[in-house]
Amino acid sequence: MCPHHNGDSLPNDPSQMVGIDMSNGARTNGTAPAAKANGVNGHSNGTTAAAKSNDLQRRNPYAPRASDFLSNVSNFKIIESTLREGEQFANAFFDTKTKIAIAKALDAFGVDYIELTSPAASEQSRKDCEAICKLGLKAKILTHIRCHMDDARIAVETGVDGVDVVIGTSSFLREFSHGKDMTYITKTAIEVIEFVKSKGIEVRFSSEDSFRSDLVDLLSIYQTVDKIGVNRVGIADTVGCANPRQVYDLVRTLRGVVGCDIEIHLHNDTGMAIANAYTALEAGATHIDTSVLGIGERVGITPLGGLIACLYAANPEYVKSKYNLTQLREVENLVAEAVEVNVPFMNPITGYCAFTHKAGIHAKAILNNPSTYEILKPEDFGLTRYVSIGHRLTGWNAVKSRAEQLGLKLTDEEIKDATAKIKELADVRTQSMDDVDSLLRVYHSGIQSGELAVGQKEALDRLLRKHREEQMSRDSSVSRPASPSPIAA
Ligand SMILES: CC(=O)SCCNC(=O)CCNC(=O)[C@H](O)C(C)(C)COP(=O)(O)OP(=O)(O)OC[C@H]1O[C@@H](n2cnc3c(N)ncnc32)[C@H](O)[C@@H]1OP(=O)(O)O
Ligand SMILES: O=C(O)CCC(=O)C(=O)O
Ligand SMILES: [Zn+2]
Repeated sequence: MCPHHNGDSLPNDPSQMVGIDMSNGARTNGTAPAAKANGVNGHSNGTTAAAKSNDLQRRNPYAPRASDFLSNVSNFKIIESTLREGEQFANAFFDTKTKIAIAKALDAFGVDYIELTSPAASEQSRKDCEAICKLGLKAKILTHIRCHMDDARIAVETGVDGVDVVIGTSSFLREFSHGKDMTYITKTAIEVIEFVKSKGIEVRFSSEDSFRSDLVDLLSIYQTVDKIGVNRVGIADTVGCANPRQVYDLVRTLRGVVGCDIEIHLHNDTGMAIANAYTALEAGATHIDTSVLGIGERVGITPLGGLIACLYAANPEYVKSKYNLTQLREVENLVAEAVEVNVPFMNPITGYCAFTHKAGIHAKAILNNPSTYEILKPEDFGLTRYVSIGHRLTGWNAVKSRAEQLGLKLTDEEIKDATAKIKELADVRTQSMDDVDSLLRVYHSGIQSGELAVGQKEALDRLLRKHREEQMSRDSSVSRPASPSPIAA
């Protein structure tokens, strides 16, 4: 079973996943010399940042370069919006206790900011906002409001460290949402920003639906709010229509127009949210909005775990020292449970079998050096690597590794012979770990006793049949109590 699967309600039966847990007994003697020279798994240790960067460049010519002077991939902040955008997910209902548990888990993970639902939304939302502000978390607490003085007056009284102000600037939203023109928007934005600033707390101004807004309108309002001292401006891909090149162009252009920080909020309607977030950082964005598992309106926004995976793949140092990576699974499970969904099977890092390797070609290379087919090191996330072997795609190298774990000495020729039998059986149905182990044990004792030699298919079938019969008679002779024994209270 994958150690990092999430709950019993998985669509596939994880017990079918025959695996070698490589956390103990993994083969080390076959490690390729090149990998050894660069540290286990190809990750160097004790080297300088420059050497690490050179090493990355050598391994991947497309790795980020120090010469990307605009890039903030190594220096960014996460604005975690599970408790704001995430509450807009169709399934979400967070009571106070759950909000506090999520806020604490996000803080333990190490996010820089936690964004909360507008206190204008409801009386309970306001109270919860106040309660989370009083927790004394390391993360800064933000709340998210409309560009309106009524909302701003309520927000500044909650004890938040900052207020995120938003208003739609696209013609769609100007016409069909709030009905205000750019002159009105600019005037109100100035009023709200100055008011929030006067309270001594951070303020951010964001244009909703930025990618469908007029560029001149956008740049001129961002420039205006920058001049009056807003802490950050925000770009929002509210409908998830942007692609990485468009994100790069807009962020880079904005970087040349404002001096303040730049935040970006990216919806995932076309599956671009992680790529767009990474590109935004490359173009000079300083803050990225995320939510746990990406939950939010419709299909949500940039997922926290996916963003971490993407940055780790660029360079593990971008996230390892800053975030408590081993907490990711816990926070994801907490949120998944709160909104009654499973962690998706293809979720980066924590997805069911994210670190399980199956095909024989992969298994061999992984056993020699995990970096061959893994860009993320499971142990950095408190997870375990598995090699699955009880199936028709297996290979003798993986089977040999399992035999070694079981302490069974077999020659390569014998291992290949046993592998052929596993494949034959797996052509009928996937073999469990117990099935594979039994076969290897029967094969080994047959060789030891002289009852079996390589290629003696019939002898092997006979030994396996005998083993099964013995097992069945053992099982049926186990006496079971007629009724369960009472348990002492
Ligand atoms: C893209 C995003 O996700 S933005 C964040 C979305 N978050 C939320 O909506 C928070 C939860 N929302 C709520 O609880 C409610 O919608 C409230 C309390 C904010 C407002 O509720 P209501 O007053 O009943 O208005 P309703 O929700 O029907 O319509 C929104 C109102 O805000 C106005 N509005 C919409 N966006 C903005 C904005 N960014 N800035 C200022 N006003 C806005 C609309 O014109 C409309 O005003 P109207 O009452 O004059 O028609
Ligand atoms: O405040 C923002 O920047 C984003 C608001 C939002 O959720 C969106 O536009 O999708
Ligand atoms: Zn959003």
